[in-house]
Amino acid sequence: MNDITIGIIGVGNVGSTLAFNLAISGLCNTILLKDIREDFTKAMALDISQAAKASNNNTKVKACFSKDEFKNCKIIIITAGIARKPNMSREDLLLTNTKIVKNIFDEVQEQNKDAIFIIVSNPLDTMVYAALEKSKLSRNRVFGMAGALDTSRFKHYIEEKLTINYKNIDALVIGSHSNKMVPLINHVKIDDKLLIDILNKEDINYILENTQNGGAKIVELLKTGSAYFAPAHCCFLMCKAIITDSKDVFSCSVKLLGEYNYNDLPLGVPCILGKNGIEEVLELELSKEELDELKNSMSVIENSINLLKGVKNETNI
Ligand SMILES: NC(=O)c1ccc[n+]([C@@H]2O[C@H](COP(=O)([O-])OP(=O)(O)OC[C@H]3O[C@@H](n4cnc5c(N)ncnc54)[C@H](O)[C@@H]3O)[C@@H](O)[C@H]2O)c1
Ligand SMILES: O=C(O)C[C@H](O)C(=O)O
Repeated sequence: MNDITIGIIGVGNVGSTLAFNLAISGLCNTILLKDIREDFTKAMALDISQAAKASNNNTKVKACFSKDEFKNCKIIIITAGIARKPNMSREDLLLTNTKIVKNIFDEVQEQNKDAIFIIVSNPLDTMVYAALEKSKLSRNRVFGMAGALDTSRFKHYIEEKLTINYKNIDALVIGSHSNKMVPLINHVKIDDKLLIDILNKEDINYILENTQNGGAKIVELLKTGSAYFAPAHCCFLMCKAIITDSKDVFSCSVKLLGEYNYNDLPLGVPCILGKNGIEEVLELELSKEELDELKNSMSVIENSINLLKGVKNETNI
């Protein structure tokens, strides 16, 4: 097993499910858990550690409550903060989660000088912006998980409408992690066939609407919080790509530096993940219509960042 430590901050639904995924995979030998709920976190550490032991896996899971314990992580996943409930938008979490995410960097950055940070807390793209601003780290080491999840939902709703036998769905969602995300419908391939040549307009609209509202649908049904199995598994797959230096492509929220004609703003776009975190940001060839959709999607992030800047001037968040 690799001598690798992964840290998870926020051991709620997503964080604990991610820890479980990691512990039973044997991908790393230590998992450090950090949360403000001490007994709960200790319970998670014991339970998940014992799950690893059930399959004779040596992964150690530790609950950490001091700066000195939470150290030397290769990857830190931040899932701390509040989750939305029915009739809330992700933007409603902005101020509370910005404070939490920024404070976390004060608490852990010094003891984790080489860590790659994967942000999960919502509103995702703005939390990536806040984390980059606070940490001053380069974009390859601070980025967000959302596009991988949105893509998995896109594939789920595509599959619902397929009546043919197939081996592979090739699909991607880019843009902001909001109901204005951009599922690249015209690029979707079912094996070697274009999806738009297989389905009718009504089915295509069903897929797009349900993908864009995939998170809200689960929030409405759950009533107590938001989705966590698919989000946690997507985080696990991104950690795996980094640890194994796989160079696999994931849609990640990353600060753009000229790509897609944006500068210094985060947006969900395809990225190659490897041992250095984001190894490369990929530029897709998009139609004028798709670029317009991307602009509309980016407007959600711009509005959110502007709101944050306004509040920052007043309150120093
Ligand atoms: N990016 C995505 O695709 C995606 C997917 C799912 C959830 N999320 C977001 O992830 C976040 C977590 O979701 P969840 O379902 O796990 O919520 P949750 O309420 O189950 O867990 C959040 C945890 O954060 C902890 N926490 C709060 N403040 C903290 C602090 N200062 N330091 C450490 N821990 C702290 C809480 O005690 C709690 O255990 C939410 O903001 C949610 O919206 C994002
Ligand atoms: O929908 C949410 O609030 C959580 C997450 O962003 C999701 O898409 O599941």
